[in-house]
Amino acid sequence: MPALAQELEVARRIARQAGDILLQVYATDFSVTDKAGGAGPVTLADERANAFIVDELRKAFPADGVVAEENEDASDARRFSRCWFVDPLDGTQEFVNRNGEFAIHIGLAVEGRAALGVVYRAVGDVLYSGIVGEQGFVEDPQGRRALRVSDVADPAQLRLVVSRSHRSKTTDAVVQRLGITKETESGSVGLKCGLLAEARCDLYVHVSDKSYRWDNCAPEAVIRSAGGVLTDLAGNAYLYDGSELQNRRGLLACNAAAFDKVLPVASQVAREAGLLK
Ligand SMILES: Nc1ncnc2c1ncn2[C@@H]1O[C@H](COP(=O)(O)O)[C@@H](OP(=O)(O)O)[C@H]1O
Ligand SMILES: [Mg+2]
Repeated sequence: MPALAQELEVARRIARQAGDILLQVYATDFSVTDKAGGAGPVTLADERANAFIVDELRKAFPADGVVAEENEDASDARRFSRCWFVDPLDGTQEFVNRNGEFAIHIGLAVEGRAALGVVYRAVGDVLYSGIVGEQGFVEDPQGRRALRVSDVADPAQLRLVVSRSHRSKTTDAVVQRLGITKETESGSVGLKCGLLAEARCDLYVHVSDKSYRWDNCAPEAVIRSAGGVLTDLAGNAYLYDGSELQNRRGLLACNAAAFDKVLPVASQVAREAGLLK
């Protein structure tokens, strides 16, 4: 049995149960509140799923830390060598828009590095899971399949996926300079990385500083378990050690075949946008 196999089983179970909580609220006429500082919408679903997941993780792994979006306290990541990063509802705007493109993220960082991730799309019942260094899987009503990123290497042939609700204008510069012609939109960082891990898209760029470690910890583990890459726009892995929570240098997820060609272009655009020095 691989290391972290038991952790993965527990995270999968908790993600599915949290999915039921989201769907219960989704079926109601829920109200939406704007978070302070323009940090986006929040609903009863975010809060209920957050409380449930944090409680279950603390019960199952009392020696681990937990950092979750609706708590926004990074201190556990500094105090514990293993720390869970939880986004109870990634894609809250899509939840509000009722288009199904939202997910639960449960990631585990060990010594500050992404090690394990579960991304669960409650609408459609699609669960991505992976341990870094092991084969990742997707499970949906059609069955269970191994994850493997595409091998498209020509930048002009890359199928780009971007945020549906938070696409930045600077993304246009990446599109033009790489000669990309195929672009799709999806909510949720995790679901976009899931599309890459299933080889349905090849590249995801997020040219802004408005995402947080709970957005990318689980997705990073999933995409790496599919042979892909998730870094900041300078090509460096983010640390999940509590030193910062905000992804100040944007996000770049890519198949391995095109990463070296995409990185200099994405970095240059990020420099021009003031995200990199
Ligand atoms: N311009 C923006 N404003 C606010 N949040 C943004 C943002 N761009 C990205 N995000 C973050 O990216 C996550 C997913 O966004 P998207 O679905 O557009 O890819 C959001 O997570 P939450 O929905 O959990 O808040 C949010 O943290
Ligand atoms: Mg999120």
